[in-house]
Amino acid sequence: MIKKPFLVINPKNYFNQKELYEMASIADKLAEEYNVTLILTGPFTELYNLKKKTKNILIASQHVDSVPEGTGMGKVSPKALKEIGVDVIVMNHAENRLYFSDIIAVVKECNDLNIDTVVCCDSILEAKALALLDPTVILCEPTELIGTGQTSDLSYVKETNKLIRSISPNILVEQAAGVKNYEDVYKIIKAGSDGTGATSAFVNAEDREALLREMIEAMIDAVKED
Ligand SMILES: O=C[C@H](O)COP(=O)(O)O
Repeated sequence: MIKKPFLVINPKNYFNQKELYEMASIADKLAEEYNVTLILTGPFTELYNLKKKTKNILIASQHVDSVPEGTGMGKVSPKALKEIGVDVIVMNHAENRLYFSDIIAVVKECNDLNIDTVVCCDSILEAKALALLDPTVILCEPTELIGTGQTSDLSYVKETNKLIRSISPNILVEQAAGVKNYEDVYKIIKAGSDGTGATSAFVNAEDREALLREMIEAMIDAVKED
């Protein structure tokens, strides 16, 4: 179960298998050391083994399909992910969008299966619509900022946090895109967000463990000072 504050390490397909397992082992060690919620996303092919090789982090699928029982050649259902022990399902990322009708079906199925969901959104209007579905987390991530090293304005962060909570106070709000260091994580959590995460920063880091430590410490400091 996702507890706030949380940090998502989202390597997409940038890591090879060796790098992914090295990252998993670093995250597993630091989650225990700092007693924080770390979520590592992985491609479908690695999720089973990531679950087997870690014990202190949450393992998330980077996508899921809406699959009517039994059909759906080549697709991957929430039920299949639940069966292999996946903790969290991320969906509707800017690089792998779902139809809104599929998001409705999948979030409901995940809620019934008791599996956490992170649903990505690109706009204030989309955040509003998604909040009605009661996912575990809404990830506010303006598409044009992904991979730029530039984060959302704090006004956008605060507005989306407030809007989502006004519709459903139990939804956790993650803010990401362009997050790269201590300062970015600190200001996002300090602005009242429940979590954040990054891709490019981890892909490009010379020392991934040092970067993860820095981000965890920022998250802890931001919460501590509240
Ligand atoms: O969810 C992760 C993102 O798409 C963020 O990407 P980025 O950290 O490279 O901007």
